[in-house]
Amino acid sequence: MTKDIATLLLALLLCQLLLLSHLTIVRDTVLGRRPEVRLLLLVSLAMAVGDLLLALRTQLSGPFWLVISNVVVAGGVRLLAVATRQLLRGQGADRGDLQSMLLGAAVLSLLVLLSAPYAWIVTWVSLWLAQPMLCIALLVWRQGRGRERALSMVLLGGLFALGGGLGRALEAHLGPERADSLLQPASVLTTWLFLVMTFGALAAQIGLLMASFERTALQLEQMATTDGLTGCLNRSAAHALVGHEIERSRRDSRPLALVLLDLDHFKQVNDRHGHAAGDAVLRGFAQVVRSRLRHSDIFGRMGGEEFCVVLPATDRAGAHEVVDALRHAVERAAVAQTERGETLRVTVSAGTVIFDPTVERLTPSPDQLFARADMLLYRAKHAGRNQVQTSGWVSLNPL
Ligand SMILES: Nc1nc2c(ncn2[C@@H]2O[C@H](COP(=O)(O)OP(=O)(O)OP(=O)(O)O)[C@@H](O)[C@H]2O)c(=O)[nH]1
Repeated sequence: MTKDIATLLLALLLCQLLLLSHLTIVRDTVLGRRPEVRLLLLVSLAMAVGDLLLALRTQLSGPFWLVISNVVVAGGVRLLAVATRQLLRGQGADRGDLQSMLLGAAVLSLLVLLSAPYAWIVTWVSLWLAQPMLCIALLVWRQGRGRERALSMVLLGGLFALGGGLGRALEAHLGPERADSLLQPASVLTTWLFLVMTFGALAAQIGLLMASFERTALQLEQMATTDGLTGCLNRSAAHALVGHEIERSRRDSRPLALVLLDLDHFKQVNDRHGHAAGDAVLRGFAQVVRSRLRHSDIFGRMGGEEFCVVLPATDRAGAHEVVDALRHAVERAAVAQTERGETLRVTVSAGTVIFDPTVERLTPSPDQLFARADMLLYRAKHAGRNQVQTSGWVSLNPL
């Protein structure tokens, strides 16, 4: 390998330009509008300009360009740390970032003005660049575990860049040869350290972009399957899962209960206390139900004040017991409060249909099972509300 940092800088510049064009193209998409992705666009821009200035060091020589090129690169690296913090903590740039930039630039300018040895300048710049990388690695290590998988690339890139930076700082003093310009490194080791540092930072940039992409995809998936008001599954997601559960129940020969829950006289809540109070009641009701379900149960909002619950591996007696306990819990709970401090209570009616593949040879479709549960719910309403009607799906007599 030749000691050619200019070629490395050119390769790095091309990578940054590619990343920059990608980030510019996606600027107006859901991904591009995320704050950390907007910051990443600035990171790429700063890195590309910085790399260009460093690569042109023979043309743009002199103390001014030395300071400017390093300040621009340091700004890019600092913004990368801010973007990481934005993704993991939702916090943007703060006073500490500005202070660190000003201090770094001031010390560098002083070293250049005092014509300090080149090794001192390299040491200072390397430490200045390594510090945000340490912040990135610590942040991802502490707060990124169990979150987006691409964060491991940010951690790895951050550690490489940190190692490269510290290595350069040490090598500038302890290395056998002395260099006096970035473009004419003293040894192959210098080139390697520079490569590890710069491409580590690039890997962290790409990792952060991928992590934002993962987060966006997850949020879109959640929005597509979740009811915004109550946090339950929405109608189509619940319907699809009922289909899966019927199939699983048939395959495993285990019973399955589908429950339709409908709040009683909910219109009166809206009429007396207003729509906002009605919304609060729906949220409170959903919380009461959710707190009493198992992790494997399915809870969805079918629309308005009607909800569904799927209890896998639950027979008729078990389902009736669970649903009646739910009904009782709702009856007892203060599900919401009005702005005037009045406590709101509601009751709920339920229709529970059981599909037991060991006794019923016909496997229902989700629509058939929902229709039966609806029939039972109607019976519960008709019989006076605040009660549960339970039946097997084939054995159910038509009204
Ligand atoms: N606040 C609020 N109200 C809603 C929402 N969706 C539907 N509703 C209201 O829920 C009420 C449902 O009324 P009905 O279908 O007559 O049912 P009910 O009053 O509960 O009567 P029964 O079911 O027969 O006991 C209507 O007033 C709808 O406007 C919502 O998201 N928020």
